[in-house]
Amino acid sequence: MTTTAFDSDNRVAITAVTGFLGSGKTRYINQLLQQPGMANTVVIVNEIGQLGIDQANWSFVQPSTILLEGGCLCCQMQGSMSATLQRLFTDALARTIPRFNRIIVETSGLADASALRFTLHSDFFLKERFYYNGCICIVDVVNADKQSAYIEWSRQLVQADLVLLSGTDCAAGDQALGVAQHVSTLTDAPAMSIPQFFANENTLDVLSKLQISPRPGTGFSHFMTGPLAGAIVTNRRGLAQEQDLAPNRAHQPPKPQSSLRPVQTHSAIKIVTLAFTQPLRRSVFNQALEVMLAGLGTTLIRAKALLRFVDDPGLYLFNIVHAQRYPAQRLRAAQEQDPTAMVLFLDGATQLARLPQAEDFYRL
Ligand SMILES: Nc1nc2c(ncn2[C@@H]2O[C@H](COP(=O)(O)OP(=O)(O)OP(=O)(O)O)[C@@H](O)[C@H]2O)c(=O)[nH]1
Repeated sequence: MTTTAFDSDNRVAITAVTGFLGSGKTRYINQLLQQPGMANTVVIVNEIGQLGIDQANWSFVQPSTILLEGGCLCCQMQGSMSATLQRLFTDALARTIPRFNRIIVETSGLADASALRFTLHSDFFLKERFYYNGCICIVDVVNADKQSAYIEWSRQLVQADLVLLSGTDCAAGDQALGVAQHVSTLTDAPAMSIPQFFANENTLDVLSKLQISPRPGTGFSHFMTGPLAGAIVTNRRGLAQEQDLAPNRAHQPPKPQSSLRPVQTHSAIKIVTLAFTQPLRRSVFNQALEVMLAGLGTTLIRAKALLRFVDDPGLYLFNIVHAQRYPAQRLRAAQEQDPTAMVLFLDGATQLARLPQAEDFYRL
C-alpha cells in the first residue's frame, strides 16, 4: 500500500540530488521518475538565473515540478525552500494539489545539501512533516578533473550518501575508476555508475535506504552484495575495488591518498544570462555560437539555453558542458509566454575582453 504525507506518523522523505554544473542531475532524475513507484513525486528545482530554463525542461517531463529560481539554495534561497515546503503541505491537505509521498530537490550545480538539511532540522513545522532522506551526488567522470578545481565539487561530495557517476558511456579507459578513487578521498559513501544504479532490481528500495548504507570498513556488506551489487567500494586507503567499470583492474597497486586540491572560491564562477526577445535565425545562431565558443575557450564551464527559431514552432533545449556540445532537444511546441535565454557559467578567474551579448546572436 502506498503511504502519503497525510497518513498518521508518516513524514515525507526529501532526497537531495546534487552535482556540479552539467553533471547530469536533470537527466538522472528524469530516469528515476520513469521507475515504477515514482508517481506522486514532487520535484523542486533550484536554478540559478531568472529565466526558468529548467522549469520548461521539467514541465516537459513532469508536471509536479516547482522551480526556485534566481539564486543558489546555499546562498539565498533557504527562505524560499521553507515557504515552498510549507505551501506544498497545506495545498495537499486542502487538496488543491494531488497528494504526494516523496520529494526530490535538485540543487543548483553550485549548491550542496547543507542548506536543505539545516532547513529541515531547524524548522519545527517542517520537521514534523518532512525528513531528510539523504543526498545523491552526481559526478561527471569526463569532466571531473576540471570541475574538482572548484570548491563546490568537493563540498557536494562531502555531503553525499551515494555517489553516482555520469558520463561513463563517454569516458575513456579507466577514467571512471580514477574518478572513483578521487571521490573516495572525500567521502566513504558508496559510488557506482548511473547504469549500475538502475540495474538494481529495486531502485526505490535503494533510494529509501540512502542514509543507512554501510560505509567501507564497517564490516557490514549486505548493502553492497545485495541490491547495490556493482558499487565501487573503497578501502581505507581510498583504493577503489570490486567495480564492474574496470573488471580487469581489481588488483591495482595502492595510490597515495590525494589531499584536497587547491580550490577557487564560490565567486570564481561568473554567471551571464542572455535573454532572447525574438526567435533566432538558425544559421545566424550557429555561426554566432561558434564565434562565442572560440572566444570563451576553456573559460566556459556550462551553457544551457532555451531557444525558439524563426519558422519553427518548437521550443528547444540546448546544453553545453565544457567543450561537449549536446544536440538541441525539442521539448514541445513553444508558447507565447515561454522565456528564451542562454545562461553561461564562466570561470571567473579568467579575464575576458568582452562578455557575450544577446545581440551577438541576431547579426552575422
Ligand atoms: N552521454 C551522456 N550524456 C549525459 C550524461 N549525463 C548527462 N548528460 C548530458 O549532459 C547534459 C547536461 O545534463 P543535465 O542533466 O542537464 O545536467 P544538470 O546537472 O542538471 O545541469 P545543471 O542544472 O546546469 O547543473 C545534457 O545534455 C545531458 O543529456 C551521461 O551519463 N551520458
